[in-house]
Order: sequence, then structure tokens, then C-alpha cells
Amino acid sequence: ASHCWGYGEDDGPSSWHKGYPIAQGNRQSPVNIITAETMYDSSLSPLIVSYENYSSISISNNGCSVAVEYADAEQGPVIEGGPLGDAYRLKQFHFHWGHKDCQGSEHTVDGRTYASELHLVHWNASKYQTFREAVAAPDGLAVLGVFLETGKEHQGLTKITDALSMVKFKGSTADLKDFNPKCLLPRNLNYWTYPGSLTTPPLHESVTWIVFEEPIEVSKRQMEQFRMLLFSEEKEDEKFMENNFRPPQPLNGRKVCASYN
Ligand SMILES: NS(=O)(=O)c1c(F)c(F)c(-n2cc(CC3CCCCC3)nn2)c(F)c1F
Ligand SMILES: [Zn+2]
Repeated sequence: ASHCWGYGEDDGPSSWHKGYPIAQGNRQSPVNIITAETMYDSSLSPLIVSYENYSSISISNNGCSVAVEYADAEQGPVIEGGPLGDAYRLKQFHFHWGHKDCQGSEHTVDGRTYASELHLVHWNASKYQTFREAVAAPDGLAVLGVFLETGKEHQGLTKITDALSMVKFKGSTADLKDFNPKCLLPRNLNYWTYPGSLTTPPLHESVTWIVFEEPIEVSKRQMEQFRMLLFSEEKEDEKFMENNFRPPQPLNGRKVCASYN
């Protein structure tokens, strides 16, 4: 079905429940991470990120974000360990950002918002046949969340930000080969984890969230390049793609676990 949801006044997060009742479910994302209430879980093993044989295919503007897609290959980039019982295969990564640098992330930390948040979406290819099947299963997805704050330019991100002008309009796609997303992870892999959902419709409660504590630094110019993207198609009147983030949702008794003490 074509998107009839968005981030505007009438079709934004507060009205998503009309088309997607799960929006008012009990394991929705994002959430505000209250660090004093997180639980150190010594049983959490280190996260294993095996992105060596990556094969990115393209970058595209899907009308709600900009995403880099990966080939669905057996030996593709995977993550395992940490809270995960299986190996999860990277499908795509995308971003959420604001109109200005003081807001834009989806998760917040003690109420603090960041300029942007990168999501690396993985699916449980050990247990399910396809992404479509996994996206609706309670242990189907694992998403790595990385906060972006403004500071010095991020060398690795320039390959992405310099390609954004090629996917300005909704529905546009461009080649983007051999991008290794490992360069987008922070140096320190301390993380928080909790059971949640997609943060966009269909809002399936199928995500094990793994949010890194340490943000990566990107330049103000790189953030500006995200803000020249459009929600709109070539023929429509211009609507700049910004504030494409869902606000924090109730924890409903969920515990956020920390991988570090
Ligand atoms: N912000 S998030 O929570 O990291 C996040 C995700 F994890 C996603 F998986 C998606 N997602 C949506 C679809 C369409 C599918 C089309 C087939 C039916 C299911 C949805 N593909 N990937 C997504 F858009 C998103 F924003
Ligand atoms: Zn996302």
C-alpha cells in the first residue's frame, strides 16, 4: 500500500495508530533511555559485528528516509552475540534527523536528543526464510542504533552524504557499491538493549534494539546535506525531508539492559 503516513501535522506519529493500532502496543520504539534505571546484564556477551564481506547495492530515497540496501547473500554482513541468540543479516541502513542539530534522534538518553540516529537493520536469517517473514516475528529483527552529534567531519560518511544529491526526490535510487558500514560504528561498542518495534509503520514489535552509548561525530555541513533531501516526488511541490523521527514511547515495564557496568 502506498504510504498514507508521514511526519507532518495530519499524517505524523500521533495519528499512526489509526492505520496501525499496534502503535499503542506495549513494546513500541523508540524509548527514552533513563541511564539510572538501566540494568547491567553480565550475561550479555560482546556484540560480534562481521561486516567484512559487505556488498552494498544502492542508496534510495523512499519518501520517509534515505536507505542503503545490501545484497541478500548467505555470506553477507552479520551480527551475533550480545542479546542475540542467532546471526542476523544486514538488510539496509537508514537515518532519522531534525530540522536543526539539537533534535533528530529517535531514542533519547536521559531526555537528551541527538542531531540524528543511524539504524542498521538486520534480520534473523538463521530462523526465517525472508525479511518479509522476519519483520513480523518477535525475534525477527535486530537494529543497531548509532547517535550522530555535530563536530568534526566523518570521513567514512562522506561517501553517503556526497551521494545524497543523486537521491533528492522520493522514489529515486542510485548505485552505491562496496560501502562498508563498519566505519559508521563508534569506537566504543558499549550498548543498551531492549525489546521493541519498528519506529515507522507497520510498527511491528519484532525488533531487538541495540543502541550504542557513544555517538559518532559528523560535521554541520554533512547534516545540512541530509536536509536537502525531499519527502516529495519530482513533480510535487518541494517538502524538505527533516524531523523524520518518532518521539519516545512508553516503556510499559520493559527493562533496558546495559552491556557494561
Ligand atoms: N526505524 S527502524 O525501526 O529501524 C525500521 C526498520 F527496522 C525497518 F525494518 C523498516 N522497514 C520497513 C520496511 C518495509 C516492509 C515492507 C514489507 C512489510 C513490512 C515492512 N522495510 N524495512 C523501516 F522502515 C524502519 F524505519
Ligand atoms: Zn529507523
